[in-house]
Amino acid sequence: MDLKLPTPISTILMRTSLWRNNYFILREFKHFRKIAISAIIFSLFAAVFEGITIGFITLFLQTFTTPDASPIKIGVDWFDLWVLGINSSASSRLYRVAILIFLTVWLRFSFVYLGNFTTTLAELHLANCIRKRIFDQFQKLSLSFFLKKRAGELINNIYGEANQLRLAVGVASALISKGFTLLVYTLSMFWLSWQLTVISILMFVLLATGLATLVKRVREASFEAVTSTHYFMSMVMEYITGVRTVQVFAAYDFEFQRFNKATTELMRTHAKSAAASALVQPITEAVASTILLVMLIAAVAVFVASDRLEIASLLAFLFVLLRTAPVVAQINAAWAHVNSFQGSLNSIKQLLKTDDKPYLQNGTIQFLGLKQCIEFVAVDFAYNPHQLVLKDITLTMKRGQMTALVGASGAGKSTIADLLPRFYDPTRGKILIDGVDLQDFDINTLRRKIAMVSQDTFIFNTSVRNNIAYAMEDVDEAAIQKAAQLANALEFIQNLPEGFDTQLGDRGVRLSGGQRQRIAIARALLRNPEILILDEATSALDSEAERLIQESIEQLAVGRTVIAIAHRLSTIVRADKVVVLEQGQIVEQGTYKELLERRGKLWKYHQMQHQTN
Ligand SMILES: Nc1ncnc2c1ncn2[C@@H]1O[C@H](COP(=O)(O)OP(=O)(O)OP(=O)(O)O)[C@@H](O)[C@H]1O
Repeated sequence: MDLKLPTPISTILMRTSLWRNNYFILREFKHFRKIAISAIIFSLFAAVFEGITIGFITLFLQTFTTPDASPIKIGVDWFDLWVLGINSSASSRLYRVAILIFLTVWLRFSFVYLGNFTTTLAELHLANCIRKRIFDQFQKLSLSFFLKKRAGELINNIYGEANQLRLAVGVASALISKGFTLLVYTLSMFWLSWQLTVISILMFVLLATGLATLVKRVREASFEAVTSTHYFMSMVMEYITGVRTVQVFAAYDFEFQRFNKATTELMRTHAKSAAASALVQPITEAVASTILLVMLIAAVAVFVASDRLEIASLLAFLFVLLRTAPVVAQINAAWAHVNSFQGSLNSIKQLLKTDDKPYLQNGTIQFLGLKQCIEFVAVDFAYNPHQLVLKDITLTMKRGQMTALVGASGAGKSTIADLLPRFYDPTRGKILIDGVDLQDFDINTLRRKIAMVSQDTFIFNTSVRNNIAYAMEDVDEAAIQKAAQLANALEFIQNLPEGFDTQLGDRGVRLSGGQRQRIAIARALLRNPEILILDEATSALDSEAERLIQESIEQLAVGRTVIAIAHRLSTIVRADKVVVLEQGQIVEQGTYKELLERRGKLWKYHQMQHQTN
């Protein structure tokens, strides 16, 4: 725990579930400590001036009701003499106190404003810090984490729930400042009449105990609301990304029903949560008003009747009590509010937890380049426990050579390729580069030397230039153009409305499959990778596009170690080694020619493709 509190205090605090669940947020406060402290100080000042105002109001009432009594002093000579004017007439004293009330009221308002503003600033900083922490977590997590999560849920975590958390700070700060105001009120009331105060406190404690059950309901409802929000966001994300499929299947009714269910559930759970939260304040106010009435009757009956309380003090007491009731109501509402955030807080807490998530262990050896070969030694791999996708893969890929992976769909070709940039680590066995375990290399240095060209090239919402030079700094324009030219992409790029400055992706021009692949090839060429993974780079293209791609791939492959996955055997005829996979196992390996002569699996594929052609 980063927050340095004395051990006994933190031990006590850790026993309370609210602290245990939420202390992870407090760690973020160190990034904007000054703002948070200013927010608290301004709010406290606002409360102090509230107390001072009450003091002056009491003074005003006393001077007004008993003008002939000896003037009240506060004990500071210069203040009593020059500000309160104890030697002047009662009317002059009244004016002076009225001016003091006016001044303190305005000072209080100024501090309330400053307090509110700095609290909002602290809230924004907190949301910002939490978003950064979540993103940092995303960056560190292994790919397998993302494959198991729904995009909508993660987006909701980083935006919606981080925002909820932001509001939680506002509420927590309101709890602190209102708590302080309440303290000031209670002290003022004690000063005016301790007996009445004790009775009031007892009544308010009773009220708070009664509300505890309601607050529990608020917390429970918030968990339900978060689950339904996750489902809703995921559903909408899925619809938007899969809208082509929805339209082609004319699945409007089906999707509408799904959406309707999700949005109705969203409404229902949020309404349930709101119903519980919204009850807190009116109930408190109603009960507090009853308490007020009881107190009024008690005060008048017991104290005034028996002459034990001055009318001025009674009026001041009731004035304070009147102001206390809404503060108590606000504190209770804030408390319920804090509890209504518990669902979001819990969801972010779970996401930031580190002990239950897949992280890639980083090595320390800088990967400077491949010298001899990549070796798979008895590698097993499973995405899910007990279901091996790769079994006992032993394979050597020599530097500068092309190794082709062939096999039926689902045989495990892409999985083998994904193990090289360490998207996943083997379940058993080792992958060695020049005799060094892949896991001992610094992952960034390793990945910088590997490029992947696959059929689902991701195009970012930015210019063609930035797409080619993705994540690279200070890239020479001539190098980008050269890469585009070698990738056979220059011509189509120059024909785009703004050439290399044309925006691509959702906000710009949509590229054809072949064009996307050529952008991917240019991207890979610019990086000048040592190891190149080509994953079915030539699928689903017409013969002209395929020729262009094939040519650019040949350019890209020159002098590199290539791992090629292709269903079309024509693209891998020149491979130095062909590895045939079946259900996660290697069934044949050798040169294309050797394997054909052996008349085994590759020969069968070869025959099949020739028959279909
Ligand atoms: N993320 C994943 N989670 C669980 N199982 C997966 C995942 N990705 C792939 N698989 C499974 O692993 C097996 C191998 O898949 P892989 O994509 O490596 O095959 P492939 O030979 O490349 O197939 P294709 O030629 O169709 O792309 C398949 O049975 C597939 O269902």
